[in-house]
Amino acid sequence: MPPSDDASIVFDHASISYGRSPALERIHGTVRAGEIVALVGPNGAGKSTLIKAVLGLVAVTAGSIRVLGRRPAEARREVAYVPQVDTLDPDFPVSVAQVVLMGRYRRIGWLRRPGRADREAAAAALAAVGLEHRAADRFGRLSGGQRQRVLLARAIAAQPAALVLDEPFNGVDAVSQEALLDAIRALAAQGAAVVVSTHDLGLAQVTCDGVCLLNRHQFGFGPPSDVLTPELLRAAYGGAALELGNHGLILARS
Ligand SMILES: Nc1ncnc2c1ncn2[C@@H]1O[C@H](COP(=O)(O)OP(=O)(O)OP(=O)(O)O)[C@@H](O)[C@H]1O
Repeated sequence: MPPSDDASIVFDHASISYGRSPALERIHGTVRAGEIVALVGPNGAGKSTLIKAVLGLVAVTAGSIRVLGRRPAEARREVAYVPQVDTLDPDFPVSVAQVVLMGRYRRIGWLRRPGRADREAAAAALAAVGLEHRAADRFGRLSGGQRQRVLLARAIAAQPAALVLDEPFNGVDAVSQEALLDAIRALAAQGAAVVVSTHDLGLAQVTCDGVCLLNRHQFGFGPPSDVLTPELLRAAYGGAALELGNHGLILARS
């Protein structure tokens, strides 16, 4: 039975290919409004590919993905995207406040000047990631973790119905990781559906409502306790790549 379409992001046996080579097969599950779902799997598993498909940047070749009840490309304006921080040029000569304000342009259009409401939304978003005191600084002067927080603030400023993040915790210090998590949780609490790819299984287990475990195809999609089991992890990662950590957390070395 296909999952219900009134949920925010619905994968219905979705498959994606690059040319003739299949990258992902039969992804099936739902990310409801207010939920945070982690995409986990080893390198090359297809996490970025699935994120691109949610954003409408790669085509679904079989099955479907529905975002906010529409096809991904049609929902694109209401979905905020946080890229990996190292995809941006840190020398780009803009202030932190200007980067966050860019999040408003989808709403106001690139030709109109941002108004007071836009500046207030941007300031609130920057405060949500704990960097309001850095508004006037040049973006490139911040640490990698702080830049990642600014990119999340840019996404939050757009007041999106759904948020998609690609490996936001990579190389991020503990303070920035906590700030990112707090802000992501706050956005979900306001009703956004959140999809986040991560290599950190412990984080997925502790902070996410659901996990999609993949490696070319789906090994599990559901509550972390159902999906992050030694059996399913061994199947997805291969037995040698896993060890059980302290406090029952499961750590991946990929
Ligand atoms: N544009 C492309 N054209 C052809 N193949 C691609 C393209 N992008 C990705 N692939 C292939 O699709 C598969 C999944 O890649 P993807 O980047 O989605 O994995 P990932 O889980 O995000 O990996 P990582 O954790 O290393 O970032 C890989 O085999 C990759 O080589």
